[in-house]
Amino acid sequence: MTIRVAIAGPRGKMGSEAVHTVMKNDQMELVAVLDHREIANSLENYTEFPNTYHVPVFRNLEDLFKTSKPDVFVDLTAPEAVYKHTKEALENGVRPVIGTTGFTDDQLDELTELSANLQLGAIIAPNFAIGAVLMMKFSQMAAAYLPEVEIIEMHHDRKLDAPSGTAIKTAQLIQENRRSHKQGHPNEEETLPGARGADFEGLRIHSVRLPGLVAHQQVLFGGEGQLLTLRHDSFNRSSFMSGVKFSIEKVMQLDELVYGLENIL
Ligand SMILES: NC(=O)C1=CN([C@@H]2O[C@H](COP(=O)(O)OP(=O)(O)OC[C@H]3O[C@@H](n4cnc5c(N)ncnc54)[C@H](OP(=O)(O)O)[C@@H]3O)[C@@H](O)[C@H]2O)C=CC1
Ligand SMILES: O=C(O)C1=N[C@H](C(=O)O)C[C@H](O)C1
Repeated sequence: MTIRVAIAGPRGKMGSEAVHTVMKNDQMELVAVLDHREIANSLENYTEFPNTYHVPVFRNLEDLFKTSKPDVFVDLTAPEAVYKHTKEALENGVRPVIGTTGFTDDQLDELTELSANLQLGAIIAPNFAIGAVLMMKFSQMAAAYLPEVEIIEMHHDRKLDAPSGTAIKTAQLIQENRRSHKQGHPNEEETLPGARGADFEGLRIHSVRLPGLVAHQQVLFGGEGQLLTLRHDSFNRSSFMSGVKFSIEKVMQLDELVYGLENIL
């Protein structure tokens, strides 16, 4: 069976890779894209996609769903848009595969409930790279033995959300094996606000934003006379594409929302 796929954010760094990934796949058909700017009515007229086939471009998601009838909706846009897009996809009977980060806990809870009520599969993956998923799982394991942890995530300077979705998911997984407690000296003081990073149940998350970076994370576990460092680097966006392909296939078999690829790999 061919999976009919729609992609939101086709001009973006991730969206453009995803367009090529779907177009190259014999088991998938790119039936539409969503853009919020008026560029062209067909993807083949975008400068990013010369010599491709006709794919209609929509600026309204309801119209896209009604006209193109995709099975799966892939979102690679921006934190401010993604919750509404995901909800609309589910309400229109289309299975979301979401790479965009920046959901609040309440939004995740609401979408999980909606997906369960509709018995319609959905995947929200803070990171599609298998190496990053392994780093998160290994961090969860290590936290049972080394509960003093800090996360340093490093990204390109065009990133809108901080901390990254991956850092938040890593902290959530670590918390399944770590008692909440304040780390560092009990009397420590920040002489410059923010010096100790974001506080997640006493675990600190530091966000670095610099040109030249893509997506990198270190998880540091301190122990008596020792330090364990788990590190993952994405050097380009193709590192995420096998996870995108896997998710598009997998979501067709799901009847609930899955948050994080570690639950289905
Ligand atoms: N899960 C994962 O493995 C990964 C997730 N990401 C996440 O994916 C998202 C996109 O990242 P990236 O590709 O680097 O970002 P880019 O800024 O390169 O791309 C985002 C694209 O979405 C477009 N866009 C913004 N808002 C809308 C909207 N409402 N409707 C349609 N299109 C819209 C933007 O257009 P314009 O620029 O004209 O505003 C842009 O073309 C981010 O949230 C990022 O964190 C990134 C890498 C891996
Ligand atoms: O914005 C990015 O680039 C990335 N976003 C995701 C995140 O917030 O974790 C995944 C990856 O780190 C790249």
